[in-house]
Amino acid sequence: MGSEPEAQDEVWPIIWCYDGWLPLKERLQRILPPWAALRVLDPSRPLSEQCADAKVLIPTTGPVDAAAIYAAADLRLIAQPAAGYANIAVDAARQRGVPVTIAPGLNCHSTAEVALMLILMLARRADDVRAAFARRVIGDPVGTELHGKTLGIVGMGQVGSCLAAAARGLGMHVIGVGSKSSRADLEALLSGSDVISLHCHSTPQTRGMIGAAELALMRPRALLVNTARGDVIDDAALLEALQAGRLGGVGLDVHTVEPADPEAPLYKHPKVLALPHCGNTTEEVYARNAELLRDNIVAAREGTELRHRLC
Ligand SMILES: NC(=O)C1=CN([C@@H]2O[C@H](COP(=O)(O)OP(=O)(O)OC[C@H]3O[C@@H](n4cnc5c(N)ncnc54)[C@H](O)[C@@H]3O)[C@@H](O)[C@H]2O)C=CC1
Ligand SMILES: O=CC(=O)O
Repeated sequence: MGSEPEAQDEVWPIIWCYDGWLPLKERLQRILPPWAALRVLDPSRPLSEQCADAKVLIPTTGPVDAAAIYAAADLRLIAQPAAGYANIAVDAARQRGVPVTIAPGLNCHSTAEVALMLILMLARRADDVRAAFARRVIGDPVGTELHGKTLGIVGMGQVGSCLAAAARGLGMHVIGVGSKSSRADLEALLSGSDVISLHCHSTPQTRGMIGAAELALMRPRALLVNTARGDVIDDAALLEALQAGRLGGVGLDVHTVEPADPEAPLYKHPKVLALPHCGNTTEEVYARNAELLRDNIVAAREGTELRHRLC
């Protein structure tokens, strides 16, 4: 007859709630204690049907809804390895007394670098010049210099501030709005910027914030970049603006639905440069995030203090 396992040997099921960000999952796997059993959800079935035994949920960009939070009867932690957390039913977690941790600031440099990369690629027409190289054409197409141009940043938080510093280094004039700015401030930014970069969270106030009226305010050749969250832009209005010949270029790292459908008309538009939500995808960010996840999982088990606790 075997004896009951010691409490310290109890296995903790930990669910990776999305079938992306897998290199981060591998890094975490390598540094987790032996009692932590990490598994990736089956994306063909709802999370709530596969998390009944979970002690920890790791959302990344997968939806962690109230049904999943209530289905996991002994849930101890929701550990979000990201700054954004609009995909998590935080109110349900709060009601159930399940702590939620996030990862603010860990990826601000990497994400600002991707925003800058998109701005540079759009301004210098990266796709077109690469095609010109293949055709052995020199001196055409013609790009736009950023020096002296105005960059408007919507959301001057950690990512927005990093981008502002880099853009100032390139000689750009930077203006910004935040959560306390007025509608008039936003309108002045939209109409007064050559490049607009979005860096606010997805909230009820910011969802659909860039719609037809806001796009109409932008300069005809303005560049628009989004590395925040897809739903901050109204996709239908954006496609309509592009089809009407407005805007100089659009760079999207984040999408209303992820992974996005590359065949959708928005992504087929020649002025759209789309990336697969890679703002945070660097060795450095994944190393920092894996350590934060590990530390918080261990703290949840030991009942010690959690880092970057949201609720
Ligand atoms: N593409 C990627 O891989 C990444 C995306 N992100 C996204 O970037 C967002 C920002 O991240 P952080 O800078 O770390 O967050 P943060 O909290 O430091 O900054 C957010 C800023 O948005 C501002 N804000 C809030 N409501 C606003 C409104 N209505 N209008 C204008 N500004 C408003 C706030 O005042 C704050 O300064 C995250 O929510 C996440 O969605 C963050 C990291 C990686
Ligand atoms: O999308 C990434 C994040 O940190 O938010």
